[in-house]
Amino acid sequence: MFKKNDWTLLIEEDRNYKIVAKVGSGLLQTIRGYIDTDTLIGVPYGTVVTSTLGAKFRAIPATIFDIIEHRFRIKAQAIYPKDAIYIVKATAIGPGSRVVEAGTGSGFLTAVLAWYVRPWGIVYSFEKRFDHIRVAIKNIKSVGLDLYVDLQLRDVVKSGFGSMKVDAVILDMGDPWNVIEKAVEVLKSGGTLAVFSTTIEHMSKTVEMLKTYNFYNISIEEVLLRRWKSVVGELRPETFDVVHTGWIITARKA
Ligand SMILES: C[S@@+](CC[C@H](N)C(=O)[O-])C[C@H]1O[C@@H](n2cnc3c(N)ncnc32)[C@H](O)[C@@H]1O
Repeated sequence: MFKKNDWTLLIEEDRNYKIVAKVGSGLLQTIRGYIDTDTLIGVPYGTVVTSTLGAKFRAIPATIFDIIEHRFRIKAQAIYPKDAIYIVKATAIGPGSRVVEAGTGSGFLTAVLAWYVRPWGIVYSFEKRFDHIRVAIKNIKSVGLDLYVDLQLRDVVKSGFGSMKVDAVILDMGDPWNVIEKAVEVLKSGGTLAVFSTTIEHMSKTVEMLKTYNFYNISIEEVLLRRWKSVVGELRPETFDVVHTGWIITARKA
């Protein structure tokens, strides 16, 4: 049953048109007319609501990825959901985890991490570009995850991360090998460092540096996702898809 302030994904099945809304936030404008989100308070998941133009939308609870994909403005290249969720798995992030992340970009990965560290954890996220962090702050706030995120404008290669101790450090930035030494300072012993690498050269420099700083259990993984058409009579892979994103390197601090 929906409560006020829950996030809902509204799906117009005939057209595969989807929109994310906050339950109880009044009238929502869509390209298919207005939907009164107040009527969703107290109704079961899967209820069908009708817009002012007569379009029928099924309301289901939104996932964190639905929320981000529909509500965020993306400025820097954002991580893909398949990689973001694998990083959560590989770093064993959960409620109460303390995490350092660089760079923030538009905050896509930040929001996913924040979602999973709730309600007691924290994500310290660092970004060197003002135009990027400005977008990230707005994005994170717009979905109500700012309580779990400490966003800081800082070049971590020059200034490091600070003096906190964290369970995991996650790097999605141009030259992560230049901050491995600084990551060692904030990571707890046995904690996990995860680096998202998009090229082989990038990966090679990172692994070399991890070995220099005695990280162990180094692993390199690539998440391959193949989308299929879900149309009866046409069940086959999609013709076009994303063929490369990057590798996820993980290692434990000695
Ligand atoms: C690929 S984007 C990160 C995207 C982000 N993970 C997301 O999912 O939205 C890389 C970001 O790292 C930032 N960056 C690069 N070098 C940095 C540094 N030395 N310190 C802080 N941020 C840095 C860039 O400005 C850029 O915004």
